[in-house]
Amino acid sequence: MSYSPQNLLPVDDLIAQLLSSAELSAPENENCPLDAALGRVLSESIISGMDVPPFDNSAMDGYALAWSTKLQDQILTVSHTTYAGQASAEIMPDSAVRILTGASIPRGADTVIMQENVTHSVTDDVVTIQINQQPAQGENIRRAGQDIAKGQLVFSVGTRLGAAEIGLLASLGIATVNVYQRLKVSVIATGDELIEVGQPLVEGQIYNSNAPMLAALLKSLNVQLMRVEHVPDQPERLQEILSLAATDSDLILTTGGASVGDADHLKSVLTQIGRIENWKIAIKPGKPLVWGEVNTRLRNVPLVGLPGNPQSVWVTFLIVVLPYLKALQGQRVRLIPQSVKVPAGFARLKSQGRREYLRVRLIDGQLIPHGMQSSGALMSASWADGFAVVEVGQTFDVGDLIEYLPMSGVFG
Ligand SMILES: Nc1nc2c(c(=O)[nH]1)N[C@H]1C(S)=C(S)[C@@H](COP(=O)(O)OP(=O)(O)OC[C@H]3O[C@@H](n4cnc5c(N)ncnc54)[C@H](O)[C@@H]3O)O[C@H]1N2
Ligand code: MOO
Repeated sequence: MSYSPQNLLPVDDLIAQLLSSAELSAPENENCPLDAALGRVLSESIISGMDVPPFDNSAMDGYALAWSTKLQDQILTVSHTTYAGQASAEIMPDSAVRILTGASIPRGADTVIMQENVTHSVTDDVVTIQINQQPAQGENIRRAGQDIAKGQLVFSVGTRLGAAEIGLLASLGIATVNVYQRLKVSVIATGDELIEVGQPLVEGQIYNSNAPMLAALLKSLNVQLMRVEHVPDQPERLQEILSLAATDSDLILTTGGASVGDADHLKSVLTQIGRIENWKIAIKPGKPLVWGEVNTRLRNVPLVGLPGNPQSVWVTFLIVVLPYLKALQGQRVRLIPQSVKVPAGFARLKSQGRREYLRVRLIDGQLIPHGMQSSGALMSASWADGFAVVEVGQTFDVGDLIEYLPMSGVFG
């Protein structure tokens, strides 16, 4: 285990430890109808039982014909029309078949010429076309299996189902899939100063924004929220709610009370009813990030204690908790988002001892940071389109390439 300055655990080490601990947990399976499968994680691999498309078909509205080298200027009789949804007929010698997009290619035809490239005439009820342009053999035909071939591995175990995956499963005719059961998560916000929305504030109080934000993040991940609660800074109350949460949750997230203040009780409570794995991470914002577990007679339930500052919650959830949570849900692919190098629109001349996740926007090819980067200020979370990741000890000037983590990749 490597430690950065001030004995802080590097972010990547923490994520690696969390991911390997998640590998030990085995979520249960269930069968799920396709229309309820969005956001779920496959517990089976999907091997295609058919070709997609299932038959050769036309990519254009036009005419199907048997290709030859000298089609230009030829006149062909149009024998009949084949529509999408119909079985294919056979093509007659020296003739063409009127064909619509998606219709099955007639037997004997190997090319579709689009209707814009022919001159169409009708004389005495006989339809003919004159070919204005020599087609390439095979053009405008979508081959059976060109998207998915029968027997192909389409998705491996641990794939999260987004809209594209649902579409692909539907194109295979799959009505139900085996997925992992939804992860049960409890969210506990701590702090005497917290008031729930809708209530009046008195001096010294603030609204509890962390819990609704975490609940929203978790809902977007298809998690089963067991409770979203707020407890005052009283160790007995914290102990009570954590012990209760451990009876029915697969993961407990807390916010606040993670640091070293007199009212920060999370660590002392955890040492009594569970254990602490680590709580000093080289991440800015979010240094006092507690990873531990709550033990009951029957089970040990992992807990991640996020710092109280709302921006620290945003960053630590997205960077640390999200890959871990996805892994606990059974996801095995694309857990860590990819960053790209982009020119900085600002300078960092003094290095620091924690990896920093600045909230930035990519504007005219340069990364511009939000003007308020305090861990207590949340506006930059909504404003930013990504993070600039500044490594421990890194300095740079305007125009230097630095790491950019687009928000789309983080949520991906
Ligand atoms: N002497 C030291 N003080 C602090 C250190 C340190 O190393 N030594 N670390 C600082 C850092 S960095 C952070 S981050 C904070 C985190 O502390 P806690 O996790 O104990 O968080 P709290 O003190 O409970 O709250 C911090 C801040 O956030 C507000 N808050 C809390 N919960 C919510 C909520 N649900 N919704 C909105 N806002 C919330 C709270 O009122 C505080 O302003 O510690 C530093 N101190
Ligand atoms: O690490 Mo804390 O989140 O900067 O204020």
